[in-house]
Amino acid sequence: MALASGVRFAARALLRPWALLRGTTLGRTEPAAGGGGDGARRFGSQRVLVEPDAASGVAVMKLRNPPVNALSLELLTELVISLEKLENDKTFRGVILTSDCPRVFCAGLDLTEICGRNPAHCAEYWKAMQELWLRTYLSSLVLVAAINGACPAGGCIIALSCDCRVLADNPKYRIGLNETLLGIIAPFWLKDTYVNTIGHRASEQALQLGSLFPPAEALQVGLVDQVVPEDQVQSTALSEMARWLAVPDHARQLTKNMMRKATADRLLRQRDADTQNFVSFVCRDSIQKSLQAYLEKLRQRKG
Ligand SMILES: CCCCCCCCCCCCC/C=C/C(=O)SCCNC(=O)CCNC(=O)[C@H](O)C(C)(C)COP(=O)(O)OP(=O)(O)OC[C@H]1O[C@@H](n2cnc3c(N)ncnc32)[C@H](O)[C@@H]1OP(=O)(O)O
Repeated sequence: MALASGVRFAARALLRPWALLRGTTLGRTEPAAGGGGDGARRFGSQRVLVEPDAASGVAVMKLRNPPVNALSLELLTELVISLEKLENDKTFRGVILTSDCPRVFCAGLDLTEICGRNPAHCAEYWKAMQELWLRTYLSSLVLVAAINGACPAGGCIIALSCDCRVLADNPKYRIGLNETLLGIIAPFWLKDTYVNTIGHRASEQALQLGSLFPPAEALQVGLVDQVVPEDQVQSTALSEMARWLAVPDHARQLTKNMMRKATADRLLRQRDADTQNFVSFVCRDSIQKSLQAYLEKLRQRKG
């Protein structure tokens, strides 16, 4: 079902004006620096770099939407399309998701996509966010998040949608759902993803407080699976990948589906209502004021 909806989304994306992605070159393939054969060819788009290794069946997917990998509409769309491309290529069994931007894995929703925008734009944006979550959460591939930077809110959700998370041991790289601190509320499917990962009580506390966990605490609460020195994030993600790929695909995929389907179905059943809730909530004057104030604070705070 997710695959079908992903295909529909990609097709829709290619037909709709925003899907022209303002200068994106989707599907571009180029040799990796110093690379030679097929396994070293990389492809991707303006904001997502894919480095496939056909020999191992693993691709590294890098978010590169500087300065902080905020989830713009374009980035969301390019992520969905890149993931779909890998899913449709039977060469690949696993993807390591990481950041190409220094110090930040992903800053979450691009607040400029929902501040001062009209309801139609906010709806379109939210549908793209839903699509990325559905696509990652139900992916048949093994997804390992190599978290090499700060990982708040929507960034955390992308990481939680993966099967496994490796976080760099740097106190500045905090992870969690901090929505309440912006005066907004995590929708039910973000909450469900959190609860499925760290349990009900820990989620209740962390969601209300908008907690952003430093690495040791993130490990303790179960938000990430490993914390390692920064220069070992990639190699540890590869070792984790090998562990997951040692399991026969069909058994692992059916088990993943069994564990996650009910959570995804809950959103699929009420996707339109969820979009309407989001739009009417973020378009309120009071919410717009809080978001504007938060953005202003971010712009003034440097370093
Ligand atoms: C009853 C009703 C029910 C309704 C139910 C529905 C409600 C639904 C509500 C919606 C819920 C959605 C769930 C998801 C939410 C989100 O993801 S919100 C986004 C949250 N993100 C953050 O809080 C992160 C903010 N950013 C930072 O903390 C830092 O930037 C950083 C990531 C730690 C990096 O720090 P640093 O390297 O020091 O960079 P900065 O100098 O701070 O930033 C550089 C420039 O980037 C801009 N920027 C940062 N984050 C964002 C962002 N998220 N969106 C847009 N822009 C961002 C920042 O302003 C800087 O800009 P310039 O000053 O212009 O350079």
